[in-house]
Amino acid sequence: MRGAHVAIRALSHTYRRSDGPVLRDMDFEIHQGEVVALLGRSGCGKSTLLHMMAGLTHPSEGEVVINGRGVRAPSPRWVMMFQAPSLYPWMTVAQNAALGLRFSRKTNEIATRVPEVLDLVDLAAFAERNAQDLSGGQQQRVALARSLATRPEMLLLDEPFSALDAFTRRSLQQDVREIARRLGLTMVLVTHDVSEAVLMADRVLVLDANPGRVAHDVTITLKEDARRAGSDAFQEEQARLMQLYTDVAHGDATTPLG
Ligand SMILES: Nc1ncnc2c1ncn2[C@@H]1O[C@H](COP(=O)(O)OP(=O)(O)OP(=O)(O)O)[C@@H](O)[C@H]1O
Repeated sequence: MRGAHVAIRALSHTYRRSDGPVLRDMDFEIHQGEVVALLGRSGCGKSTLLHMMAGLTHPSEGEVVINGRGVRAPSPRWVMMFQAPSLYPWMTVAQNAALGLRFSRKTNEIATRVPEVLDLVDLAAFAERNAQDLSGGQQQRVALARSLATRPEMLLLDEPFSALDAFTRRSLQQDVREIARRLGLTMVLVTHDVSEAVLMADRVLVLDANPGRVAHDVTITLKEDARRAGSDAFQEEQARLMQLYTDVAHGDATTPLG
């Protein structure tokens, strides 16, 4: 198992130019190999929290601890994926997938790792194509391959599927969950899509806003085949989560847990 363990300790954050705290008194853990969705309405602080896990933003109070050490800076061991795949359009798929290895000065590993990750994301046949000739979904697969090539312990996803059509989005959601599980990666996903959270996550943290706090910590107990089929169990889990999410969004949440 190579997934990261994450502990959020007494974390609060106030931006210099904001009136009050964006996040307050957050305390929770993410276990090795767990897939956790941060679900909340726009502006509740999901991206801020994710950026802190990535070491891109520092909390004004408290800390993010990964594998027992406080996070001070970005690392190839925990990588972020965004809505835009940000590829170099004139480079081939294989060259784009190799960029993370180049930046971390592991060029001697490109020849073995790039074919390995392109295979994982189902793009082996596209290795020599230019990135600009691919569809949006395929470009996100290249970005995923680039992230996986450095063998991270954790993937941090900031709504990476929201620009894709429904069919492409669904197949990427399923594939990314499967890949993360196969590799034993910890994964944290920011979303405001309840069905995405149910489909992908083992656990969903429903966030309250103003300030952002964990209002509900929900375990998704669906078996893998039920996640795929849009089964009755999936619909029930989705309805249960939607109710909690709606209550929180309308300010009817019970005592916050965070
Ligand atoms: N650099 C900044 N300076 C000041 N305020 C900021 C900054 N970045 C974000 N904010 C504010 O912090 C709050 C939380 O923003 P954040 O992007 O984390 O929310 P979010 O839940 O990810 O939203 P969305 O779903 O719309 O992406 C918002 O009110 C936003 O305006």
